[in-house]
Amino acid sequence: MARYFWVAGTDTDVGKTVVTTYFMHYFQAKGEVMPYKPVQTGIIDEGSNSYYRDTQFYQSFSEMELAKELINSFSFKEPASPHYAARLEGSVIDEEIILQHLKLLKSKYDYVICEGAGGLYVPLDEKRNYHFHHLIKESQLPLVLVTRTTLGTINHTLLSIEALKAKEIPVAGIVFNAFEGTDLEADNIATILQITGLPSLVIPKLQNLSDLKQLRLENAEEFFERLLSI
Ligand SMILES: Nc1ncnc2c1ncn2[C@@H]1O[C@H](COP(=O)(O)OP(=O)(O)OP(=O)(O)O)[C@@H](O)[C@H]1O
Ligand SMILES: C[C@H](N)[C@H](N)CCCCCC(=O)O
Ligand SMILES: [Mg+2]
Repeated sequence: MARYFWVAGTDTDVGKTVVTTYFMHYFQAKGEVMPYKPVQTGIIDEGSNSYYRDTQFYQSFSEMELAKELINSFSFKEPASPHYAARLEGSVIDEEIILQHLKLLKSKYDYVICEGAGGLYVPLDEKRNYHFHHLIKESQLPLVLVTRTTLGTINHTLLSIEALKAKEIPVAGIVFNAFEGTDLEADNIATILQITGLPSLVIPKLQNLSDLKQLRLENAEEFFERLLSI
């Protein structure tokens, strides 16, 4: 029963944090949930108040207090690939720390939702040729793939699915994010589903992100049932 899974993406900026937060909010009605961003980059420095966008976003939508030391393991100031942002700070990312932390979270929470950084091939340590997909594989958790609905998504999505299949990482479904309702986007979605046969959710482009709390997706129950059955 996969109450622990990854929210991965075809790219940076595709909506992994929005989707992670929507999932967190959905499952908080069913039990204790911990969103987990193992590696985040790009500090937002507002003088006395500096923070990281992703974990701050989780906090702002969570029905319960999320302990800072639980929702993240590595944070680097430069808004860049983790391997580079870490190097700029003379640091390295140790996947063992992440895997150990994941074990702790799984023992404490009913649901753990892990968000990737960028896309699957983002390096955590280029010297060891260690990428995010290696970490996902080692975690032995399934994933949901977040993708755009706009021009270019067919190739990006199929490439990511192909890579996941080759690495035998279970894909529970695809979340098409920020759908604006155009015919092109609708055909992109239909084409990807026709080729992959995967379950899917479609999240509309929200005028206000605060609408995320009220978001009700018609096939959400079915999608989550399948996700939890993996
Ligand atoms: N469905 C949506 N409706 C409106 N805005 C959205 C939606 N999804 C994402 N956004 C906006 O698009 C931007 C990128 O989204 P998000 O931060 O979730 O991407 P990400 O994949 O988590 O990026 P990263 O790789 O940096 O973690 C953010 O400004 C976010 O608020
Ligand atoms: C800074 C950004 N928001 C993400 N946290 C990191 C994105 C890394 C992308 C690396 C790449 O694919 O070139
Ligand atoms: Mg994010």
